[in-house]
Amino acid sequence: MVGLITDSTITLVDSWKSRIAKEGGVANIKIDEDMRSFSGDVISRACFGSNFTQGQAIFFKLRALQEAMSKKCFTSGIPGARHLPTKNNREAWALEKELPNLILEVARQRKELASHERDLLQMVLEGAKNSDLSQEATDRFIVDNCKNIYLAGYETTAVSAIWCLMLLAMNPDWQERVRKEAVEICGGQNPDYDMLRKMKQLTMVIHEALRLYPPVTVVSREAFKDMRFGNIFVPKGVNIWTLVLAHHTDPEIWGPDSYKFNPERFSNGITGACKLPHLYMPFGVGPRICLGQNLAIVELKILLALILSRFSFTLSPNYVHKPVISLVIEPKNGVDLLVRELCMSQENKRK
Ligand code: HEM
Repeated sequence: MVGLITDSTITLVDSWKSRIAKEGGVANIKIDEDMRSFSGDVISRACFGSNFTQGQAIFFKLRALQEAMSKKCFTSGIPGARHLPTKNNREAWALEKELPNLILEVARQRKELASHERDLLQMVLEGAKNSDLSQEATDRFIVDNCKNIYLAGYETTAVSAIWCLMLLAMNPDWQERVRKEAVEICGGQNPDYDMLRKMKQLTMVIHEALRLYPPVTVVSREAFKDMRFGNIFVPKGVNIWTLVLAHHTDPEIWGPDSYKFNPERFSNGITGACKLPHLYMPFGVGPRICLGQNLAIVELKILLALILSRFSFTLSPNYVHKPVISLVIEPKNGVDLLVRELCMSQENKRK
């Protein structure tokens, strides 16, 4: 998937270049929407392959549904509010009705093709075919898996990219270090998988960004039977929430600089970074650990390597630091960067 991720990144890089040219050499860019478009573009291509345009239309609607659902959450304290025909509820109901048909139509077209590609939709369809579910359950399996992949992989990757760029803008020494590494390893070319594996400094920055701003702040599990944790009794059916953010910033685990951006702590990997490495869990833990973690890391590496080797950036005076927890941790007012294009001679000097 390196090629398709690179294509999506180049689209973003080109749009930044033309904005910089239009704004006279320095552009003030609110990066949030760009990162969301990038992430949505990658996940649509990875999931729907050659049905990408239809996939993108489906994902736009899923996003609208996600937004409508998160607004619904605010009224969930009022008994019966979710059944009221408010504008927001009507919008969500219409989308919930429309989406399965759109997804199943793409699946139907795919089944008619003689040769198959290896995208995520194909894997979901094969999973459905190899089960002995009823037709109704098979359809639900296909629709739910497409929804899951999108909801799990879209916002999480986008906010991770936003926080990585914000932290690199705030820490010019690290920005320069990672840029130097990317330029040295890629030598002016687009990165391939081997080059990505060699980018150690970049990996350290991503680990540190995911430590301080883990998009998913809570990992939850339900007790299937009565259990005991030390002297705490957990009855069957109770949900246990592991507070990822608390573990990731605990000075007892990470040392006195636990709230500081210090990617150096990962220079000997995760095990070298803290006393209890299993408590570093941006992608969760155990058998239900994130299925898309490798894809997400590759996405972040390609995106950051290409941005860093083409642009330099600082935080704009418009930026106000206000992380909030909604579905994920995100900057309440977005992140504004002042972005300049690097000329090739500057990059070569760095080499
Ligand atoms: C930086 C980006 C991402 C972060 C931080 C992240 C984080 C997580 C977390 C914390 C979980 C719950 C794990 C647990 O309960 O132990 C999860 C589950 C999952 N993620 Fe991700 N994720 C990211 C990107 C992606 C991408 C790109 C995809 C797919 C293309 C994806 C697909 C999934 C799926 C399918 C699950 C459910 C796994 C299961 O229940 O068995 N994620 N993710």
